[in-house]
Amino acid sequence: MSQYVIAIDQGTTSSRAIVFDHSGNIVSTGQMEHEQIFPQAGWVEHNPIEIWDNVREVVGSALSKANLTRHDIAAVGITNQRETAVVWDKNTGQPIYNAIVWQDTRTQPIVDELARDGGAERFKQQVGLPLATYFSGTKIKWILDNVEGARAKAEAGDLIFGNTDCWVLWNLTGGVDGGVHATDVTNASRTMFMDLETLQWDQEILDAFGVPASMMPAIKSSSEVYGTVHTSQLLREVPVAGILGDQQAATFGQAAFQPGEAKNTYGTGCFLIFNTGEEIVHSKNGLLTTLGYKLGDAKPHYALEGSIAVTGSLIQWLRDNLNLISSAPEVEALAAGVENNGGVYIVPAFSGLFAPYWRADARGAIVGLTRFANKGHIARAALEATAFQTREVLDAVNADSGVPLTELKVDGGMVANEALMQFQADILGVPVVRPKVVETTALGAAYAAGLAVGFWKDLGELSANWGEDKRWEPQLPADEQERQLRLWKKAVTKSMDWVDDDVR
Ligand SMILES: Nc1ncnc2c1ncn2[C@@H]1O[C@H](COP(=O)(O)OP(=O)(O)O)[C@@H](O)[C@H]1O
Ligand SMILES: O=P(O)(O)OC[C@H](O)CO
Repeated sequence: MSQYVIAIDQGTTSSRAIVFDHSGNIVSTGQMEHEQIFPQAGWVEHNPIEIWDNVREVVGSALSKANLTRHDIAAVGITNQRETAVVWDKNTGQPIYNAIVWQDTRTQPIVDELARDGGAERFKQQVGLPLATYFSGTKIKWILDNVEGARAKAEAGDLIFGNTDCWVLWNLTGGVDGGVHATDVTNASRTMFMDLETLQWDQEILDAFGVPASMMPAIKSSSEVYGTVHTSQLLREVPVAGILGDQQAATFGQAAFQPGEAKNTYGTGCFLIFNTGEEIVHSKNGLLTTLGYKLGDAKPHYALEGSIAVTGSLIQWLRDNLNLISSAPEVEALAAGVENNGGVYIVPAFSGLFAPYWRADARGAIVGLTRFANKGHIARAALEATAFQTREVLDAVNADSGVPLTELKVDGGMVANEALMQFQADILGVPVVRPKVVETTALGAAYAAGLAVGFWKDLGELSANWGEDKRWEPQLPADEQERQLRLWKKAVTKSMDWVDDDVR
């Protein structure tokens, strides 16, 4: 019997392939970054062909590093940056435009137009999301409205849409030669088009956006066999059996299966997901209602989500735009060189503010500058921004659920930063807990795929794999915590009301 499962993690900054064994341990990894394309202020694109090439490459390197062949692999799981929209011609396999990335804000005029009739919460009851540039829907509309000939081709049934899970699945299973055009409920719940109760595309909302239903993939569960890898590829005939959007995958990989459990993933952005079980909870505090997971024919699990657009990408900005550091981990030493933030606060509202504010008119602000401030203070403020934003999201989760979380499970690239984790515990006032396997995103997708083919037998087996690596206890006195939070909130007000007719 095959002893491993492979997960493909198609993320915002890189694509990874990770091979896991039955205990959920990493056996080997392949990883490649792809180009971030910024054609104009506020626009962010990826090249879908580059992404697919990289996916094939990283699968190859993960297999070869561990000396494995397809016979060793029981199933493939896919996880992905959510919302990023790819539209391609199903007859040629060619995208008609670059992928428009979740951070991209070009569709604000479309959002404003749709909100004129019913406000930003117009579709929230059905789909759990406010109208915002973040989700796939307005991006698809933008492509249809702006790429020459696109609308006619879409109406003729030649164009299809997918988030990057769907793009990878279609290509893995053969592309123009019979590729499977499907997605899972978690990805579908990020488009603006899926009804949370029926788990089907909502025709009225598709019509309001002017998106033909024929473009949309079939909506499947998160754990079932969607198809097998095409015979032309390394993993030929291996079943593709799990798909979860990356934040839901991390929640699954953290074994947060019970209602009331939560995790926070610190990557390009930060995403706190709170499992609400089989209940659809509508937030009164700026959180999204989203699908948590659905295993085969079982009932779906729902979740509340606090999405923060900019956390790790602020560290990349210090590296790439300000040249303050030459690699992300260097931010730790720079920040450790000063005693505190020196009164400096950075509100990284590069794409407006997401949860819990949802303010498209906000833009990044550095406040509290004096002649005293130096680059160490900027580095410190950049890290602290992640912790403050997370605190505001956790407050919203606590307010919605009525039962305060007593600890926070964390994962993602930034949790390597121990000083940040301590500050996070200080600002939250609850312990922060890091698991032994921090690649929970890929692990969650592997779990979903492995469950579908019987590699793992049930959720209990997965929970038993979870192990604690490190825990940070809060140490900051309550009055100091509150003072800092007040200052942060004051800084947030300074970032708002910036975008107007002069700034677009
Ligand atoms: N030691 C560190 N301190 C702070 N941020 C870090 C550190 N190491 C990596 N990062 C940030 O973490 C992010 C990468 O995390 P990862 O989980 O791989 O992201 P994603 O899945 O979104 O591509 C980058 O944005 C990087 O700036
Ligand atoms: O690729 P990541 O880890 O930055 O995650 C992106 C999110 O899915 C966006 O909603």
